[in-house]
Amino acid sequence: MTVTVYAIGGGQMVEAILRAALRNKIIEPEATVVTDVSEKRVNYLHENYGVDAQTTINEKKLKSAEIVLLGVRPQDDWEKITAQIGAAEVSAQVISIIAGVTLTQLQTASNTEIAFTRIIPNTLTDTGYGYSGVTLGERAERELVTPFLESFGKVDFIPEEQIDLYTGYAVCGPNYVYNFYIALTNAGVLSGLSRKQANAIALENLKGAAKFLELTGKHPYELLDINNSAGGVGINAQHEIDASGFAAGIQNAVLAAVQRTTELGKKG
Ligand SMILES: NC(=O)C1=CN([C@@H]2O[C@H](COP(=O)(O)OP(=O)(O)OC[C@H]3O[C@@H](n4cnc5c(N)ncnc54)[C@H](O)[C@@H]3O)[C@@H](O)[C@H]2O)C=CC1
Ligand SMILES: O=C(O)[C@@H]1CCC=N1
Repeated sequence: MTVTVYAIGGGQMVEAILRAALRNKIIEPEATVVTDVSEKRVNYLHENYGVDAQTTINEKKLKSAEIVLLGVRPQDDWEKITAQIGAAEVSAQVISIIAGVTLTQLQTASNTEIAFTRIIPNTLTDTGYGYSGVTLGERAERELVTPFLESFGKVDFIPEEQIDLYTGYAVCGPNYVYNFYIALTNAGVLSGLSRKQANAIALENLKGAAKFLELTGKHPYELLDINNSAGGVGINAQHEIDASGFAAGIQNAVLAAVQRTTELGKKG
């Protein structure tokens, strides 16, 4: 089964979603339309994915789409676009990926009764990993949106009050891991390994440690116990980690991301 999609805003996140949905054959290039104000972006999307891409909204195609994907930023004119979708009286399921902007804000801007779903998607769409947080609006139809949502990641249906937390913690999640990877690989180079060795070892340990947590279901404190012999090497490293701002740094970063999500929504 495939669905027809009309995306408005064809930036990084929409591209990652469409790429995965195309690969998983939930959408077809000839039945997918993207409107973006940037001509460069429109040409890029058409040339790379074969989708119908244009700089202005085609109302006829918008009306016939089964899913409308609202993919601009909270800082862009999403209110005007939502009003246009409302005026076109679309019967589609409208899925917004705009961080911070609530279902009530969308409904108000549309000035009509639309089946909105609010999601916060993960950028790991090419990997099969990563949760999208999803809140269905009052008129949204779960069975119509789910196959599309599942084509670009795992789906977690959550209450709307959790979406900003999900944005700062789950969706920004890969950022924290990339930062840890950078810190770790630099430590390897600092201690004398080549960059190539340091990168390969860190990636292997990241994947292996994640797999071990999953396989054992144990709390990481138990796994640390296995890796730290009495008076040995690991516990000396642990002492330095405990004495640093490592944990608070990560926690503050997540709280700042959550706070910024809420701020961006309020700006609308
Ligand atoms: N990048 C990410 O990791 C994630 C992004 N999001 C959300 O996705 C949305 C897009 O983010 P990105 O793709 O990173 O931004 P981006 O800046 O790459 O994409 C936004 C696109 O919208 C276009 N645009 C701006 N105004 C427009 C208008 N009036 N009509 C049509 N197109 C217009 C821009 O030209 C640009 O290509 C944001 O709301 C963000 O909160 C959500 C989850 C993760
Ligand atoms: O940085 C951003 O604004 C987007 C939203 C969540 C993750 N990336």
